[in-house]
Amino acid sequence: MDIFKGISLKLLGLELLLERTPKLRGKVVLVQIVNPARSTGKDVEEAINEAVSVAERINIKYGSANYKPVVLIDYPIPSYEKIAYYAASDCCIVNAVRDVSGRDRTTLSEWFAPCEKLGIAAEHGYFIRWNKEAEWETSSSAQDCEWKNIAEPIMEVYKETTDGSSIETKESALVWHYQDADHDFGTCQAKELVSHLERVLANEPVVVKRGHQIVEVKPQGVSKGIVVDTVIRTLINTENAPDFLMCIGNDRSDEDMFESINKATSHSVFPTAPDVFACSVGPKASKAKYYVDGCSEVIRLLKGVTAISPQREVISHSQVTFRDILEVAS
Ligand SMILES: O=P(O)(O)OC[C@H]1O[C@H](O[C@H]2O[C@H](CO)[C@@H](O)[C@H](O)[C@H]2O)[C@H](O)[C@@H](O)[C@@H]1O
Repeated sequence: MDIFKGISLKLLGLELLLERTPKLRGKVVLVQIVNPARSTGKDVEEAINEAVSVAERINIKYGSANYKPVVLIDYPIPSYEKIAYYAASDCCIVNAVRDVSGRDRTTLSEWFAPCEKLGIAAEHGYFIRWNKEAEWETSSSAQDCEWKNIAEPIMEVYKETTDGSSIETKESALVWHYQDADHDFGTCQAKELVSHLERVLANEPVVVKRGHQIVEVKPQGVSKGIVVDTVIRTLINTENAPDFLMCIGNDRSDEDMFESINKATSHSVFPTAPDVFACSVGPKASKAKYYVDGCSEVIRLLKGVTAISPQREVISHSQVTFRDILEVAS
């Protein structure tokens, strides 16, 4: 519970809905999970009292022996129980969804063209667009691309000597891909390329990183972790602090996001501690607490959180939690 969340306003919205749409009475239920208040004081106390009294009023006005339009959960419940609520609901109120990717902005704009409200961070956050209508914003501190003249000829040599490899030129970065090369040879070449590039680029404002079958040179001060930090701080500053944070990634570069989320949580930057589901794809060493087995599980997991599901199942903790959600969705 914090005073900026507008919980009472949400309840008043439900009251208006039930007042104007009688056919929804007996059908719509708002489950409001009120996280325990992290601060105390008159304002917080008033916010709690107001929410409780509005909820009671709605339940008296529109409820019956078998129907309670508002369920206020004002005590701590475990994360898996919250996930079960999200999974079982027809609709979750989500205040921000972001795609944070290493890919270029043209590709991402095309892929996500139908998603009007989706915020996108392209090229590891070098470009950010807050929704489809907004302009792309660029980190002005990282626009020196002279280093490409040093890095590109070296990557060319590795491309020529490694069958199946290729170079991708992005606006802010250069990437050597070896997905289609012999796996073992490609991996050896990648290690060698990293140390070669690190040596020659030591004085340039860039970093050399391994990713999934790639070696990438990108500007310093640009990472998915910094983007996640920016998004979290923006949400908090605009009084939209999240109470549920889900972050999923499969690439090494996604570890920066998990690290940022872990830091933000342990440094208590949120007004109310959110539930955090950091999830890597594939069982591997990761800063994420959870994992799913593959991309198809990610899709099912997202469906489990967002889709309509009439089933209400008892969901148990740990990795099984995700499996259970996936089953609820399937
Ligand atoms: O942050 P992501 O959305 O996971 O992007 C990371 C990199 O994605 C792309 O490379 C990956 O896909 C290629 C096939 O499309 C594959 O060949 C490669 O092995 C993968 O790493 C993209 O081309 C890179 O620029 C991104 O950094």
